[in-house]
Amino acid sequence: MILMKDIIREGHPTLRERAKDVELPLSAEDKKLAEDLMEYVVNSQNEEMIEKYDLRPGVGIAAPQINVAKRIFAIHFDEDSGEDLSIIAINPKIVSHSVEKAYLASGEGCLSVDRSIPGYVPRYARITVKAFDLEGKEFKLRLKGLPAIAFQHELDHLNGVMFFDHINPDNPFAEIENATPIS
Ligand SMILES: O=CN(O)C[C@@H](CC1CCCC1)C(=O)N1NCCC[C@H]1C(=O)Nc1ccccn1
Ligand code: NI
Repeated sequence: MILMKDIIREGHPTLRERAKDVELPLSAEDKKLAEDLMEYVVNSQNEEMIEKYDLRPGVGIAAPQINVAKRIFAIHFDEDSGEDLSIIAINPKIVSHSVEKAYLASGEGCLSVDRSIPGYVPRYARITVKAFDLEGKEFKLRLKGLPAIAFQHELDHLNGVMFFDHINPDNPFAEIENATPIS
């Protein structure tokens, strides 16, 4: 299972690389990697597992965060979170997006960033995405709200982008044009 010691931190070069497309059909190794990523996210939302293994909670994690530069990530929202998304995304793409933007009112954090970086992170409010699942089947989704924010945060990791790259350096809390806050 993935533990905090396996998660690379800010400054590690892999976080700034462009991750490589994954060959389909998935090799057994890549299938295990994808499942391990999902397992981490689910474990990190379970009180006993957090206590037992000292996990930092996450709603998503991308392969580059465990030093594997492959285009795979997992996102999982617990059913009682009020959000409806639990996916393993392989070779994910945003195929279209709204003009409108959105941002988390509380700003963003990252399992690979051991410090708090305040500021609004502008993202697309609504996105149409496509990716392949564990069986190599292509799926398409329309996302908005926190699921859309999470998908963009994880996709950024596959492109060597960190959330704070999007924060306005002059005024981190400057009003973002045509954007709505998500609390
Ligand atoms: O690449 C993946 N990561 O770095 C894990 C991140 C991914 C999220 C950051 C913003 C959107 C996706 C993550 O989940 N976190 N970041 C660090 C600590 C807390 C946790 C978090 O934001 N949790 C959360 C947020 C809103 C509602 C409920 N829970
Ligand atoms: Ni992150």
